[in-house]
Amino acid sequence: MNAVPQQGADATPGTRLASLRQWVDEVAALTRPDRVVWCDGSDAEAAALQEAMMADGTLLPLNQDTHPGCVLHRSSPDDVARVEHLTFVCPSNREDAGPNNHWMAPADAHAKIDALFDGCMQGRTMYVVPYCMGPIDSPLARCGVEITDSAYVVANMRLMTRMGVTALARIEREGTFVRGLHSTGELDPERRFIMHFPEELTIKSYGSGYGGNALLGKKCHALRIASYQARQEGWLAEHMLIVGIENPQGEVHYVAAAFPSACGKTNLAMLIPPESYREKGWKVWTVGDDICWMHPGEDGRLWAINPEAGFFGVAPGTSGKSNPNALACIQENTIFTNVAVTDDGQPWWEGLDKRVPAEDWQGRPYDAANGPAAHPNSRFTVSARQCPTFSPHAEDPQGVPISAIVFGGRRSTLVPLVFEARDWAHGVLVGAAMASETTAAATGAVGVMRRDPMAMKPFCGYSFADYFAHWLSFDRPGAKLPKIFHVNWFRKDADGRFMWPGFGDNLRVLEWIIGRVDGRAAADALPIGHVPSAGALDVDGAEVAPEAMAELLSVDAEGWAAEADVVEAYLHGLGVPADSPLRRSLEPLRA
Ligand SMILES: Nc1nc2c(ncn2[C@@H]2O[C@H](COP(=O)(O)OP(=O)(O)OP(=O)(O)O)[C@@H](O)[C@H]2O)c(=O)[nH]1
Ligand SMILES: O=C([O-])CC(=O)C(=O)O
Ligand SMILES: [Mn+2]
Repeated sequence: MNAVPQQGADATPGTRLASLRQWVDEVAALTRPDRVVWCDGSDAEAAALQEAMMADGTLLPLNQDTHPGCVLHRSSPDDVARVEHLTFVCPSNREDAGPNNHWMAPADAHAKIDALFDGCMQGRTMYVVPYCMGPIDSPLARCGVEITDSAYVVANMRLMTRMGVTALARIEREGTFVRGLHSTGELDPERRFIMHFPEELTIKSYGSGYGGNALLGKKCHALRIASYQARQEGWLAEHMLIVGIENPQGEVHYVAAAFPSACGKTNLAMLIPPESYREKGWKVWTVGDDICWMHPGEDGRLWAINPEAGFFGVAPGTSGKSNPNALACIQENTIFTNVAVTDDGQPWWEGLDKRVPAEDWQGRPYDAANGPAAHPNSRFTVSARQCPTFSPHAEDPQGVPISAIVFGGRRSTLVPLVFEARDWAHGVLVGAAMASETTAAATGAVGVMRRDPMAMKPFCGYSFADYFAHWLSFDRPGAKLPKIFHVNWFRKDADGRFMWPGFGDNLRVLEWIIGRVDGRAAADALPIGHVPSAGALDVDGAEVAPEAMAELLSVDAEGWAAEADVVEAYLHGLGVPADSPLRRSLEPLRA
């Protein structure tokens, strides 16, 4: 390893912060690793770790001529996605977790999971990983320390966060940090839990090596714990991409958008404008593709940072046509997880190109009878700095000002391509009423409609009723809040085909959205909100027939009245009071 290498479990002077040292000692006493390694985040450390993982088969080589620095990891076949039924949020009071979370009393939860941690690192190395979520010099950033026995997790954390000595220095300065304890355990689905203790700023995760379960800086810290902190401190931690849209006049508007897992955040964050837009001078700048922390600034606007430093993106469907930027990012220094491999050792997945892979994601000779070659939730991990459209402002300590918030989901019927909320409270309702057909990002059936408020159903660290009230509280004197919109790229025709071309063409919708922000774009006021007037959306050159376009923007009043009843019942079930502005915002749909 690096300069201060492996130390005995009984001698861990890795920090001068007593509270951190003491916690590391306690964890070591519980888990009994052979060695404790304090990660410094250096290139030398990463190289040594990678070499060790190559030697023990945790990582497999890929074609270094076509993909320099890229590696492949094959997970255990039943450890390929987040496990929401095993994920718990454990504040002292059950009501604080809300009906949207699985809850366990904190003492019971600790007892249950500590029993699994007891001695679990014998024969293993325990890595101590200090990390910072957000630009290292940003007042909006927050730090954590993940203790893990997985070198694969360390390698991923290094790409996804600011990890190592600089983060440790900030933690020592601030004295506070989120504690995350992780062990892959036996990778036994029967012995697997992801537990959150928001009041203690603590996460414990056992039995999974998969991204959202094991890279604790991501969903566990940056969403579940951070959303809880954000409510206390007056900001928002959201499952949103952040993208800068530069118009031909050179003005950049930043848009934050929440779509559920595997519903297009990475794609929108890295959008490449259609040819005609590029010629006119439109540009798109990527700030973040999954998580957004927004704080009200002194000027009343919401300022956002991307707490992550990398992308943990869905591989299938990523191609030179759908997302050339993502494809460009992942040509080098990328960790691929559960993708297939071609006969010359290149990573491959469904939707990439017409080649036929040699081996599937489990390393078996490819046979179509075994299902997709790449796992549908196979992923790439890569530093954001490799993105050709990475925004020059992505690491600004104060963040970027948000002009519009966009909600969306996979809705094959009813929901039009785009509409604008009437006001902030209505916009919060639009987010609260979000629903989507499920994807492979979580275990369970795919294609089932489920309510997923603000794409936070699996990630909100407290009760949804309190969360919506927190959102509503931003509408106060002096606030210059973004306008709120809803989009649906996934409407299908009678033959089950997507009606909207999507991907790069989504810029046409963003242009209208920004036009609304600037007071330039035309809209018709309908009970669901403001819908683009005929001709207000520029579809010149898009592959969409005029009849399809009319259908995409049509509003089925009866269908929406029925939707209003479903949403009303859903909000009631979450404990949203009958006199809440949210429930009042539903009324126009019934008129
Ligand atoms: N039809 C259609 N499919 C899209 C569009 N944008 C993305 N997709 C597909 O949706 C899937 C997931 O897209 P991503 O951008 O990776 O989703 P994500 O929201 O970043 O997912 P997470 O990382 O799980 O949070 C891929 O198969 C994409 O090809 C679109 O505009 N239209
Ligand atoms: O959390 C994960 O593992 C991947 C992800 O971005 C999501 O599912 O939204
Ligand atoms: Mn996500």
